[in-house]
Amino acid sequence: MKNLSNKPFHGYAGMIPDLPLFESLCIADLLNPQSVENFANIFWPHGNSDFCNLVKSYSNPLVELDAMVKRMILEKLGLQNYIDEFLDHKYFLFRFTRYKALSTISGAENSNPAGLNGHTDGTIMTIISQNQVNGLQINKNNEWIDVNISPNSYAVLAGDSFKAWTNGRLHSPIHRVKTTGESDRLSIQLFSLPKPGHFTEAPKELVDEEHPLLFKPFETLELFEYLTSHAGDSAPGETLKSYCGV
Ligand SMILES: O=C(O)CCC(=O)C(=O)O
Ligand SMILES: [Fe+2]
Repeated sequence: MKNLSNKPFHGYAGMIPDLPLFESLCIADLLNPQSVENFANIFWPHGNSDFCNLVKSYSNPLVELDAMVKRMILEKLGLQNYIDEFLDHKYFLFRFTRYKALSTISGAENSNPAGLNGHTDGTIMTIISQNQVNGLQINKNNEWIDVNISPNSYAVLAGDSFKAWTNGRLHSPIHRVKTTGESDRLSIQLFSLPKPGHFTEAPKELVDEEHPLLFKPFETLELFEYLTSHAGDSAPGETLKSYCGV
């Protein structure tokens, strides 16, 4: 058994010729009671309860943080009535990502490849933590800004699904990973998505003459499918618009 999935972004990613530093594993549907154990069984055929307990004790507070941030945003937008329904959409991907040190890849020092190219996440939200090696950068007004995350803090990014649901009130930033150091960068991502099969559609309160509907309703896994099959077709930051822009 391997960490494979027929759903996009739900399994192992790596050995990508243009991204020689990047490798990532995924626990899909994190809150499903069997998901962590099934993942552990890939590496430890007799199971590994210490690992499973560690994943759960690490991810549970992140799931709470995810809910807290969403609640704050919805309150700020005056959408209290939607909070319960919105928070009910609990579907998470939990990824373990490694960006190998440049020194371990022959020729990489000279070509200085990206850890991950500029993109927006298709998620509702992404919470990132890392070891002591920085590398995440956010694009603001065409400038790359370093996001230095201390080992006991997190970066929280809004994804395209949140941008669409808020009819563009939230910005889903273009980001990338650029490592420079001698050591591996390890990062963990908690990706929150609407439940598979759910269509994301902006609430009527956020659509009016001044704010016409920006995106047609869409299903996030289909957006993911589009992101993988049309990677590079549109500029980073334009994919959502090209997929379902009105
Ligand atoms: O490793 C990171 O800091 C970011 C990873 C990322 O952007 C992604 O997996 O979508
Ligand atoms: Fe990302």
